[in-house]
Amino acid sequence: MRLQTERQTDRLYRGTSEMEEKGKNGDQKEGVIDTWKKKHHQLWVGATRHPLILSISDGTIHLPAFKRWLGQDYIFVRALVPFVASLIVKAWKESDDSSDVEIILRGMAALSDELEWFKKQANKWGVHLSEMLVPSRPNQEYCRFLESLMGPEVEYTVAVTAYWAIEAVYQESFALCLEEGTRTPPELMDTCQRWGNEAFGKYCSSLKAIAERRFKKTSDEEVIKKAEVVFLRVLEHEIEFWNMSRGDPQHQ
Ligand SMILES: Cc1ncc(CN)c(N)n1
Repeated sequence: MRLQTERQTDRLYRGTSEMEEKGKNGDQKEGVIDTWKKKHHQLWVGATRHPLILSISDGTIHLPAFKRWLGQDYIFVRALVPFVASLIVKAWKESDDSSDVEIILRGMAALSDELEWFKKQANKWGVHLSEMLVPSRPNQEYCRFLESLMGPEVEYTVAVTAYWAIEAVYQESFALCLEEGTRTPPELMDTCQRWGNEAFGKYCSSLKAIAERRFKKTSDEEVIKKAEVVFLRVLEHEIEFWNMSRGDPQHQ
């Protein structure tokens, strides 16, 4: 059963071999993004090794925290859809490589599947995803931030960096829970597999490669600076989101 879930999720993100080849560039020599990850190491680790994720990986996660995360993340993923749609428009208008639209479109298709997955999980865990579910303050702020990136004044390079960061934080976080020697509860393996799987890792690499290609091409240093700020904002929002899921009272 688990194997089947893995294959289904893998298939969603798998592109053509040409796309994956391009994605590899995101992993090879150190680029701008790797420099940022080192420069802002503490924030990066804060977002990708958050206590909530560590509690999944060591099996001490509290069920209410998981359920809170599940309901709130459903709201967030719904808000991610129009952001990715706006990114497709930017790619179509501004990109120098026509395969960008297809790569981002695959992410969009996966979000559709993700929303269905959330509904099934909510059913399984007794979480109500009705209109009554109120977005927490950190979630509202994160969604507002996404909205601020949708306008035509935000450059494609900046917006694609944000998209990469949003997906990469989840990929690195949940991949940790799948590592050998972790004590991830079996009933949460499906969740960890959803974002921690290798195909999603490759997908994140192809987004990273797009961003790196854009950094190389731009002659406008301001755009790279703006992309770095957006990268940092994503990490801060992700940390706040995990804090809120954990139930920290000051983050509700
Ligand atoms: C908060 C958050 N960040 C990222 C993802 C990955 N799509 C997500 N589902 N939720």
